[in-house]
Amino acid sequence: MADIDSPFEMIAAMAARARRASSALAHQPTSAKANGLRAAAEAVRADLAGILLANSEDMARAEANDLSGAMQDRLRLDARRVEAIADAIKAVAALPDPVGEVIDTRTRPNGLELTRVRVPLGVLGIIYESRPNVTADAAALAVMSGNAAILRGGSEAAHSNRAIHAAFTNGLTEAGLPTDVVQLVSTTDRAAVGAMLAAEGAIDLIIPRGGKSLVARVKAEARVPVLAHLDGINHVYVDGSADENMAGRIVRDAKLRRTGICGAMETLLIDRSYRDVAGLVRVLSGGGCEVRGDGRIRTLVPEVAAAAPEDWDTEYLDAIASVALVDGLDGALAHIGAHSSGHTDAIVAEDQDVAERFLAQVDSAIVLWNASTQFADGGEFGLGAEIGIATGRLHARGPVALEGLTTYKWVGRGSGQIRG
Ligand SMILES: NC(=O)C1=CN([C@@H]2O[C@H](COP(=O)(O)OP(=O)(O)OC[C@H]3O[C@@H](n4cnc5c(N)ncnc54)[C@H](OP(=O)(O)O)[C@@H]3O)[C@@H](O)[C@H]2O)C=CC1
Ligand SMILES: N[C@@H](CCC(=O)OP(=O)(O)O)C(=O)O
Repeated sequence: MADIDSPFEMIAAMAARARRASSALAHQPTSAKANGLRAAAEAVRADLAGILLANSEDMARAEANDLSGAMQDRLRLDARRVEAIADAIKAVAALPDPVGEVIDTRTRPNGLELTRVRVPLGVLGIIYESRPNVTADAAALAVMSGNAAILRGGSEAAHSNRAIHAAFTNGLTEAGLPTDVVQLVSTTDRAAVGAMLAAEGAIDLIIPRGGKSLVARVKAEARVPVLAHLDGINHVYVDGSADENMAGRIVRDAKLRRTGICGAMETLLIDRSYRDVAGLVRVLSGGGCEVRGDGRIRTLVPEVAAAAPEDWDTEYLDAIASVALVDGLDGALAHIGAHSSGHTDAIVAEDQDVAERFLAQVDSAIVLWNASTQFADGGEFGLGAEIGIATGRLHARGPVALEGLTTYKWVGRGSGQIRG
């Protein structure tokens, strides 16, 4: 057991091992990384019984602690889910290797040849929720993109994560890859998260996946660059020009397909010129969703409960939605500008000019026209996998997979040129 009185020393030691492993991994050919991942997938599959036993310990504690149904569902493993974890690792092994890809090339008038080449970021620190499959997904994406990863999963999943991590690294070792490319923080003490955020120079990039409490800590303490994968306060704006049938289907799916994921709609904005405001609101309430509306909505749909000011900034992750009536696109843009978390926002409209203005002016990682916010997913975008949905503005936005875990360097090939 690591010394939890010295989280800074623990993280520093892990980061030093990760640095050595990342240097070794950066030079591995694609085939070696893919073989390592295939071996890791087999090792996960072979340790089904051990992983399920570990998960049952987490589930017993989750039940005793009265964890919500949605949280328990994210935590729970069964044979089918473990199989899916192994398949996902294999799928990453089959993705094109981004490392070494030439993304720009130019020859200067003096003959100097310059290329821009993708390289791994180095050492990643990934902090994520209590979903055991993320341990394998994040590990696989890190390895295939040539990075080392320090994983800090949610405390409710500690046993499951340990079992998955052990199997994964056994597979890597069998395939001759350095085990330290994927390390798991062994303590659930949140001080280790603080130490990761402070590990300037030792960790190259922190990827936090989580909600409000994690957001606040990252904002206050991060000294390492951050690729934030944070909460989704996502909006659907239904314009007056929207097709009613399409609006109903999209709103229902965006809120109710899976209420607990970060891509779920939390706020519905309806144009005051939309023909059937009450009908659209009742698509939600009729589907079992609690609706909280502003004063204007409540005038048109009296059975709706009153929204409090904090509702507009709340990620319910549940069958609850806030609904406001807005004055056209400008009203929607103003509301989204004030309350969106920059994850995913969508418009339903037949008017192309309105839609294009929405797509251009809403500054979120994913903006969608006539499609559900629940498409916010690397698999759905054809990326094969995802670390999550990046909600910041820099480096990578939206679903992040292999390419988002790389940076580039300029490589110059000369023949004795001097600048003079
Ligand atoms: N954008 C994206 O890709 C994704 C976003 N999310 C978001 O995650 C949230 C749901 O997950 P939830 O389980 O609530 O996540 P939490 O934010 O509660 O936890 C996520 C991770 O952060 C840690 N953490 C949380 N607060 C602190 C703190 N103050 N100090 C140190 N560590 C902390 C947790 O550790 P501990 O176990 O100790 O609580 C856990 O490892 C939603 O907001 C959802 O939108 C989820 C998945 C993907
Ligand atoms: N992007 C993924 C979900 C990611 C996500 O939200 O994770 P979680 O909050 O742990 O359920 C999907 O659409 O299935």
